[in-house]
Amino acid sequence: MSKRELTKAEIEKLIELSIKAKDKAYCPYSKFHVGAALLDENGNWYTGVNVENASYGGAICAERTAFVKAISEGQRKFVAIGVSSDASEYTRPCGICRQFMIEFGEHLQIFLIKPDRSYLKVILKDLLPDHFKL
Ligand SMILES: O=c1ccn([C@H]2C[C@H](O)[C@@H](CO)O2)c(=O)[nH]1
Ligand SMILES: [Zn+2]
Repeated sequence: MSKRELTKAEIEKLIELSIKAKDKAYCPYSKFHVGAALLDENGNWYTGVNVENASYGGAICAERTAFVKAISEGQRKFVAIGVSSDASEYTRPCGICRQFMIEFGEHLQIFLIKPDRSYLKVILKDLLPDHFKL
């Protein structure tokens, strides 16, 4: 189920929600706005933004914000996440987010989305092969 292909409509929604979420980023230090949209196995959607802090190391990425929202609602299985920023290059999840997300499945589809709505789909396990497990 979590490996299934997204429909065209779901991809459109992923793009739309992650681009829209970006506007709510709290990033007064980096000024780098990131938005994420996460689709779970039951068809629920969760958005997330990066939330920075005056203590810089306390920053939370958009991807983890979306995951934490979903997980704290009881969801555990995910199909895809979209990640948007204003950068002209694709914004790729950082190392912490890769490890954080892979806890919930290595087949997660990650849609890297540019402001012009073009996207690149990657699979989480290809971004983090041989990941740490207990
Ligand atoms: O995939 C990414 C990469 C970076 N950031 C955030 C963290 C920080 O707030 C800002 C600059 O690194 O962008 C994300 O939210 N997601
Ligand atoms: Zn991150």
